[in-house]
Amino acid sequence: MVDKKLSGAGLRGQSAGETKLCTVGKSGSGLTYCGYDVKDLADNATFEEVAYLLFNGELPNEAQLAAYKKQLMAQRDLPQALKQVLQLIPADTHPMDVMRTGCSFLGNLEPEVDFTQQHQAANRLLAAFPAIMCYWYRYSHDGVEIDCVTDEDSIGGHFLKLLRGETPSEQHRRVMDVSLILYAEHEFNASTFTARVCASTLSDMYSCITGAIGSLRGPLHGGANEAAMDMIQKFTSPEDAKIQMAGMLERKEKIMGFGHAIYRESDPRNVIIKAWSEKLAHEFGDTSLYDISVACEEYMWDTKKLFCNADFFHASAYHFMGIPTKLFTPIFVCSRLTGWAAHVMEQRNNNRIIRPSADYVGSEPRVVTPISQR
Ligand SMILES: CC(=O)SCCNC(=O)CCNC(=O)[C@H](O)C(C)(C)COP(=O)(O)OP(=O)(O)OC[C@H]1O[C@@H](n2cnc3c(N)ncnc32)[C@H](O)[C@@H]1OP(=O)(O)O
Ligand SMILES: O=C([O-])CC(=O)C(=O)O
Repeated sequence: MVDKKLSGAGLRGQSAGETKLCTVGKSGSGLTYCGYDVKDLADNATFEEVAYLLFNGELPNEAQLAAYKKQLMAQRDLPQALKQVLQLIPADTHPMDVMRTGCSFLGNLEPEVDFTQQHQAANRLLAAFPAIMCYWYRYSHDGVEIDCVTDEDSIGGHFLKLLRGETPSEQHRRVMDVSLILYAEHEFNASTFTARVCASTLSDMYSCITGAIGSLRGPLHGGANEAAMDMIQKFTSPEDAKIQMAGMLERKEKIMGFGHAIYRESDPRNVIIKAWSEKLAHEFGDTSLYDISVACEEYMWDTKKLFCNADFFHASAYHFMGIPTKLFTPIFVCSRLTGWAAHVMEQRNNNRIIRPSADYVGSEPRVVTPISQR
């Protein structure tokens, strides 16, 4: 068992560099991308505008946005060789592993030859990720070879149409847009830091993003939305949720979707996605999962002063839209790719290899005993 104190306690509270992209919890709770409050962006922008902002530092005007969306739509299809690889991946593979392989394999086919191609590589991944996820999912689960191109001009709508094979409602398009905005960027979180460390060695964009996917996969980070869904589905009522959570806390189990490394009072993304979850629960025609989620939120606050992070109400919101639980974290990838790539570009812009030191806590110097005498 590693002693938390000796392990440096997760580098908490230490600055590991500068960024112009994002502030997290500066006044205890807020979140801004390039100076814009996340709520302002969620209320008044689309995900493509946020992607443009993160990649270029400014929001696009109408003409720039139209050109950008057109460019992304033109890059959605997957190379045949990638489709063949996706067909070989078994149905019981975790979709995050599929995303990792898909990203890495696309990097084999269309490498970022030098850093002048960094925007091209980032936009290609942004355009292709929904198809990588849905092509594999529909092929392995339904035996269907989907067309990776749709007429949906937003990434959120495109994803829903690929997944369901039918045109999504305006409300579902908007929820996807908001969700992708909320997940887009979050300063030096674990997966973004992974991407920056990789970038600092002057590695290529695909390697940085592949590594970041691996970091996001874990249940203490992006994997929490899926883990939260698995948990709330086991609760039969708000009362049952409270009883079961008491047992989990007693057993010192982590409650997924709660707590945060930086925020101390609340996660500003929660109130936004929670409101959408409530709306979707009514549309779904059964609010029980939403009611259970609210009971969890109240219980965790009352007993532990722990609040919902971005992942908790995403679970029920995605569920009400009929999205399979296994795809929750891959959707996070489709969004956070923008933050990761923006950080890779920022790191490259003013690079020094990231190489911290460790406090040595091992044996005193000693000599090798001949093997016959050990
Ligand atoms: C998009 C995202 O990635 S958001 C994060 C998603 N992850 C999760 O939801 C997983 C559940 N949450 C957690 O594991 C943690 O809260 C993390 C990983 C997010 C943050 O970890 P830390 O920075 O170490 O948390 P923090 O220092 O605030 O923990 C304080 C105490 O609360 C406990 N705690 C924190 N979160 C939880 C939780 N979800 N359930 C139970 N106890 C918790 C910790 O175990 C710790 O107790 P201790 O002092 O007895 O060891
Ligand atoms: O910042 C973090 O540590 C985790 C998080 O909320 C995110 O990456 O969105």
